[in-house]
Amino acid sequence: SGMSKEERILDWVKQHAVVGDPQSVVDAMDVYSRQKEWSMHVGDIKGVIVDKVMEEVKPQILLELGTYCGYSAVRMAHLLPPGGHLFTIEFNESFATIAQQVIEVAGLRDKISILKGPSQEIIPQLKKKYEINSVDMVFLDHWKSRYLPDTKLLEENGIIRKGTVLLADNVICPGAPDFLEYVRNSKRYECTTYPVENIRVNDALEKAVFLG
Ligand SMILES: Nc1ncnc2c1ncn2CCOCCNC(=O)c1cc(-c2ccc(F)cc2)cc(O)c1O
Ligand SMILES: [Mg+2]
Repeated sequence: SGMSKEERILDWVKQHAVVGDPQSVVDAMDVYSRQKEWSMHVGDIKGVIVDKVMEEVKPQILLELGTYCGYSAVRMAHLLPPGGHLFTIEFNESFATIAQQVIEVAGLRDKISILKGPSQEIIPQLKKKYEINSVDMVFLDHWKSRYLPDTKLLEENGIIRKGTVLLADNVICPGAPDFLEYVRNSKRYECTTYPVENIRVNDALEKAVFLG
């Protein structure tokens, strides 16, 4: 038994972040990952690229696939324009419970909705059950083998529209080769790669703008 890594992360956030201050939550999680236990959140180096895309797109409706402990949800929701909302899909119940509490510490409960379940089940429900017409941006950060099938689901269900920006983490490590091949060779996407060389691993984020 004993605490899970994710519970230790939440405990650290409660002890080191300032309630209602999203940046202090992001900083606390980055410090924990660097100094105590590495964790698979997008982190501070790749996070700067996420921030840049958020500033460019200024999404009103943002969909995230893969919440984990809520690091990227807090980081992005903090940058949403007024009235903006983030829907984040998380398959793993214990991760979702941790993330909800991290989001509470950040004071962002009104800007973020965690949708619990597998993305392949939730995506087809987004229009009817969650009254989402279309989304302005999607951050893909869940199982890498789900990036391509879920992108196709988003297309087929009309969740993405002309100009919607897909931003995918980990396209090099752990890698999403089939997704990369699809968006880069499809005439329906305009792609940009953001490589990140840092101490631990080389990785990249891929931005794919849907052309409709
Ligand atoms: N169908 C679904 N619907 C919703 N939620 C879902 C879902 N399926 C899963 N989930 C839960 C989320 O799964 C976590 C996915 N993320 C990763 O696996 C990940 C791994 C590494 C990593 C690991 C080890 C290394 F050595 C080097 C890098 C780095 C990252 O940046 C990552 O993002
Ligand atoms: Mg990731």
